Order: sequence, then C-alpha cells, then structure tokens
Amino acid sequence: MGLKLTSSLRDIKKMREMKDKIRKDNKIELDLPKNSDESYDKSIYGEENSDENNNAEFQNYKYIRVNTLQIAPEELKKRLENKKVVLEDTFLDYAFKVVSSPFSVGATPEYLYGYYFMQSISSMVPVIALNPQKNERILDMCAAPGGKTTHIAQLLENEGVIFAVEVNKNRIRSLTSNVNRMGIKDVVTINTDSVNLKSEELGLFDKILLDAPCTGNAYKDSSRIKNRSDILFCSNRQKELIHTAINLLKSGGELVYSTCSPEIEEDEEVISHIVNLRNDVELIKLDKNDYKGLNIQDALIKGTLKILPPNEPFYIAKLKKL
Ligand SMILES: C[S@@+](CC[C@H](N)C(=O)[O-])C[C@H]1O[C@@H](n2cnc3c(N)ncnc32)[C@H](O)[C@@H]1O
Repeated sequence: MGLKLTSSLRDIKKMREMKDKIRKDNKIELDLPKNSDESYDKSIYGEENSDENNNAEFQNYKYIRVNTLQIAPEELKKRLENKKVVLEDTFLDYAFKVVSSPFSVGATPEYLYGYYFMQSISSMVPVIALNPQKNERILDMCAAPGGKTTHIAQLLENEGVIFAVEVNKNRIRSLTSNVNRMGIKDVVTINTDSVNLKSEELGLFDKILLDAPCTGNAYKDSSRIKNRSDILFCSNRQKELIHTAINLLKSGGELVYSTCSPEIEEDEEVISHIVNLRNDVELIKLDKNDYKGLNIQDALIKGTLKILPPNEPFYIAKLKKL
C-alpha cells in the first residue's frame, strides 16, 4: 500500500509563501536548504509512494516503552523474549522496537499489569526534550490517552505533580485507565478546555507539555484527508493554546510544543507566531544528535526538530519563559 504524503500545501508556491512569512520575523533563525524549495519539500516528506515508506506503519507503532515504575527494562525484555517476541534496542534504554511477535503485544498479561505502553518512538521525543525532574510541577495540556503523561510520570518516579488536562470526556477515560493501569500516583486529571486554564486557579508550572491537537499524519491514519480549513482551524487553536501555556509557566519555566502533523502552519508558524508576538519567551535549541537512530532533522526554524519517515512524522520545539 502506497502512502500519499503530498498535498496542495506542498506546492512550491505555497512553501515559498510560508518561508517568506517566517523569514520576515527576525527573532528566529531559519535553517533553509541551500537548494530549491522543491528539494526541501522532498527531503522533508520523501517521494510520494516510495518503496521506503511502504512499510512505515509497521515501523511506527511497534515500539514499547517500559514502565520503569513497575519493572526493569531488561526483566521485561527477558519475559517477552521467552514468549518469542523479538525486540530491538533504541536510543532509550527503556524503549524497544518490536521486530516481530507471534501475538498482539497489546494482549499480554504484562501489558495488563501496566509494564509497558505501546507508542511510536517519535512520540517519546517530546517528553525527553521536556526533561522532567523530580519534584517539579508539570502540566500536560492535551493529555489523552496518556502516552506522554505516563512517560513524564515514570521519569518523575512518582515524586512530583502532573496536571493532565483533556477536553474530551470519552478520551479522559482512556487517560485515567492508563494512569491506573501503570500504577501512577502523582497525576491529577482534569476534564476541561486547556485554553481557559488560569494561573489564579492552578498556580504556575515548572514545565509544560503542549502536545497539541493537530491534523495528524498519513502514517497514523492512511485515510487522512486534510483540507485547508482543517489545517487553519488547528493552527489557530494551537496559537491560542500556546499563549495560555506561556501564561501558566513560571519565569525560567520551560515548554515543549509538539504535533504529529507535518504542516508548517501547525508547526513552525505557531512557534514563529509566539516568539515574535511575546517578549517573555525565547527558543531553546534542540539538538537532533540527541535522538540516535531516528530520522530527524532541523525544521525550518533552526533548533526545532522534525522527525521524518520511516519514523512517525513529528514536530518538536522548546521554549523558555523569561
Ligand atoms: C495529540 S492528542 C494528545 C496525545 C497525548 N498527549 C498522548 O501522548 O497520549 C491531542 C489531545 O488533545 C485533546 N484536546 C483537543 N483540544 C483540547 C483543548 N482545547 N484542551 C484540552 N485538550 C484538548 C484531544 O481530545 C486529544 O485527546
């Protein structure tokens, strides 16, 4: 099955307009390719229907993140290997790629015991970039089903506080169920719209993760149809959310912004918007070399990262409140 990653947005004219718009903002450095816009486009998204991409869906989701609150990675590895699951190491000592398995890895007793979470390796990067530390107050603004909330919790070793906010009532159930399954004790779940969160009610945070609602990607949803109005709707919502996020950060506090959409309007443009509009934020540069084994590169804004096929597409940026 070929995966279509091209779209009208990737028209060269459109790319030029977007770059010009971002280029006008002199606060952030752009990492533009030396060659043409078209080759940048290809280098980001790959060729449409290329053979390389055909196996991508398998590669994306067959990763497990070991819940180190419950079991040591080597112990879980041994248990799964005894059941003929073939695992491969990743750049994280607590995450493995599932090369093959005689059964669904979501249907094992170990999964039910909360020993691991299944997610793409790309979706672990925002939490690594956030670098949560014990005893910090952390806000996860768009939390369900909890892949990143539970990842933050294991790094805090149940010593900290995580406020996990989710607007969708049904999805908050899956968040709560994952938090409980994984034996996490320091998460407060809140069912509300994060745009309306106020520091007067919640206090200020050391770190915030804004894993924003987005139009997604063709790897996650091969039938994904994105149109211009969906992308702009998401982009506007993302800009509102990131404003709220900055308001909720302590001075010196840090925010990681991520999406699993490759669209510039939902990625670079949101960061460009906030950095240029507000005087109380600055970009913290992320280093692609910190994520060995992933197909990752600087995005149009240098120091913000784009993860590319065959990994699940993701955009990650980090900001600091001054
Ligand atoms: C990309 S998903 C988050 C995935 C999650 N961070 C994880 O790692 O499992 C975005 C989530 O944000 C929720 N959401 C959308 N708009 C929101 C808002 N205004 N406030 C809070 N949550 C929102 C969606 O319902 C969805 O569950």
